[in-house]
Amino acid sequence: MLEELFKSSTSVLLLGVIIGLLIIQILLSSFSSKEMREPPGPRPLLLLGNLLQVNLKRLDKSLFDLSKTYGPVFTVYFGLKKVIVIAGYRTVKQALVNHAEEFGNREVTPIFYDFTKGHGILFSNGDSWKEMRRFALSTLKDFGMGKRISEGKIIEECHYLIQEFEQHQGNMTFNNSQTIVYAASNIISAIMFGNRFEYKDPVFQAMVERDNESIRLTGSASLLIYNIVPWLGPFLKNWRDLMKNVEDNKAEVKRIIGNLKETLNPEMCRCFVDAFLIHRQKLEESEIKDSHYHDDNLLYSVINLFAAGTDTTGNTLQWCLLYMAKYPHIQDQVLEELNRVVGSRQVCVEDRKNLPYTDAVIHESQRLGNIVPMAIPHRTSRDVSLHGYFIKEGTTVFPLLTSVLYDESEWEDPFTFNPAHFLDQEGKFVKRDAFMPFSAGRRVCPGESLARMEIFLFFTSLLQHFRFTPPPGVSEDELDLTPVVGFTLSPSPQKLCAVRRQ
Ligand code: HEM
Repeated sequence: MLEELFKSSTSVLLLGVIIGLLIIQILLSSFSSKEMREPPGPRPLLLLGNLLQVNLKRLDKSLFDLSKTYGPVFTVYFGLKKVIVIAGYRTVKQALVNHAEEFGNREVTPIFYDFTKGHGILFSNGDSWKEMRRFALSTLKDFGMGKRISEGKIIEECHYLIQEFEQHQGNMTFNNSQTIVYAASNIISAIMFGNRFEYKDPVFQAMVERDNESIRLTGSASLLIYNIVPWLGPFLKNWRDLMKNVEDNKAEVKRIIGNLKETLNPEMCRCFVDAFLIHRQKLEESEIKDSHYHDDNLLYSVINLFAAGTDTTGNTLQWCLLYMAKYPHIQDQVLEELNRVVGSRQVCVEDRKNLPYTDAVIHESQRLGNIVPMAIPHRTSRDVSLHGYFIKEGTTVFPLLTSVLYDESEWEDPFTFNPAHFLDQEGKFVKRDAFMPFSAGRRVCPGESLARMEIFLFFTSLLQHFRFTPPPGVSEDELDLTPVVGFTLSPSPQKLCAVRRQ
């Protein structure tokens, strides 16, 4: 009897253990299958992937729309190329900041490789990237990024810009976009090469124009196709034009670097190029031979910083002025604040904290202008799980900045120009976490503080002198906010009036 009872209780126990183990296994397997789930996405077609479901002419918008169906982490196939799109402020931040290492590599697409052959800062990875980025950040700091030296240079450039605008007084209306880009370019030129250029200098104009065109071409549909089918390159006119631009700019920058090398004096460091060469000399003196400080890294870092520092800042300023002409009541409030706080003296960086409305207008212009809509493609450096989805090492990732800057759960009025996004009830400036035009994490823009200083000083100095309006016969409503789509989004070319203020 006892034996029977023992036997039956043992079998119950055994059964219990088996059921328990089974439950644990089911739980574990369901957990791990959840962990290992691939991000969802629209069903791809054979060979084409999802190419027919996205609008290559406005890819960021198309992907933003898809995120509403597939959620914040989803898969899109460009042909056979798999890309994971990350959308919405919270998820983008979680990926780029909380998983900074895993999401911190750059995807060097065929076109990016054509640009800089894996050297420089923008389109490189590994130790070389780390060293070049660190060197660029510290040299930009030495040359006054966020400090008075840059402030002085920018203020000097503001005077040239204002003079240039004044020359158009008789004419009143002009397409001011190029002049603004030249002014922005002169700041990074001064840091890179130790001097500014005359706006009329044809060599300078050609360099800026080539960069500008290259950025537009890089975002064109045919070059997106080139990235999927690289052997098509020589058959595509856009690719051939782009390669010509790249080669011409390389030759020009090599020439400038050559001149600086000839006149190098280690006792007097004039610019970024000097700092690089002097650093290399020191390494060579200490018998360190195979460092990352070789000619290719010098050439391509300079090309990267020049291009990244020219178009972006100039572009943002163009958006700021276009919004002012479009929304005159907002411009009036900026002018009133500037008059009240600064009057007619030269504005300086210190004034920013006393100009909350102006600061909010600049931030709102950057938010709505959204000039780098998909950041620059990233690549995972190891396997990672995000939102319960598995993403394999080496996967291309698009951090969709459009979906951050227009995130409906972060912004009260995401698609409207509304400076109140950055103001509290009392009109004080408020920082917003979802303001991420410079991206975030390991690849965050290293030029952010320089760009912010430039935009603030150029914008306020221009508004101290001019009121911006549509040209005669054009209403504010008719000013076109549709962007020209390239790798960045810039305002459509159109005329504005810069009317001298009394
Ligand atoms: C309004 C102006 C600017 C905006 C909105 C902007 C935005 C960005 C964005 C979104 C990225 C990509 C980050 C990522 O991959 O996640 C980036 C990268 C970069 N930016 Fe800027 N940028 C601006 C101005 C500048 C300036 C003035 C410089 C030069 C001093 C600069 C130099 C760079 C470089 C070198 C990178 C590549 C960083 C890396 O790959 O490690 N940018 N920028």
